[in-house]
Amino acid sequence: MSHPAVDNTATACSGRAAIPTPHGVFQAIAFRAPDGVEHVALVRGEVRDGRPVLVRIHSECLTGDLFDSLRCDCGPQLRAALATIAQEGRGVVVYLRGQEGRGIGIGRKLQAYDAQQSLGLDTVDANTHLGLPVDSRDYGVAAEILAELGVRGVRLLTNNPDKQDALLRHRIPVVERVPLQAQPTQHNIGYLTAKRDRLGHLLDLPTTLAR
Ligand SMILES: Nc1nc2c(ncn2[C@@H]2O[C@H](COP(=O)(O)OP(=O)(O)OP(=O)(O)O)[C@@H](O)[C@H]2O)c(=O)[nH]1
Ligand SMILES: [Zn+2]
Repeated sequence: MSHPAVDNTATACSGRAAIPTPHGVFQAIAFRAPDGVEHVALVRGEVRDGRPVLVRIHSECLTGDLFDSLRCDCGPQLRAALATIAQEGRGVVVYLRGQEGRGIGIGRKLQAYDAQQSLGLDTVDANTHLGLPVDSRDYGVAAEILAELGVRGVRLLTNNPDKQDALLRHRIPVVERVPLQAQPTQHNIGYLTAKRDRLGHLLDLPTTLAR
């Protein structure tokens, strides 16, 4: 039996299905990138009509997204993005796999966590201590996925201005940044503070935490 030729030079759809979630039904669309990594877009409503679309570009965080680790804000951000898109009735979450630990992978991220705990380093210095880049993420594949979905303007759910700039560099018009702030807790306040002070994230944080 002959199989259709696979184009390994472009990011292309590799499967799709409707997925019921606590936030209603999303179309889950997998995209295989030229490097073989498969990413997933969760799509709600009509996003090809040219009107700006609410978009979350979410970097994989196994510990936060799946295990509900309290060290970071990834899990609550992902779930808040799905809830906001569901409320609006229209939007896209692009879930980028292979971006674990801002690009260093799960094993090294755990090494970085251990360095943070044992040496008192923040999230930036822990990566540097291990001889690793602070943030090696590239958003080209997210831009390709949005283009494939027919998204022509984006209202980006993020606190990270670099992410906004990166999409613009990849010719995806970001017409608005929509803040996506999780509840600060005793577990994540150190991480959130480092994101604000060292990485330039636009976060409004309390000086003391409510008990
Ligand atoms: N290396 C490292 N990566 C981390 C750490 N905590 C979370 N991450 C990773 O950081 C990535 C998410 O990036 P963040 O900086 O939290 O947020 P962002 O995506 O840049 O910005 P937002 O759009 O506002 O969420 C995920 O891939 C996480 O696995 C850490 O302490 N060290
Ligand atoms: Zn996380």
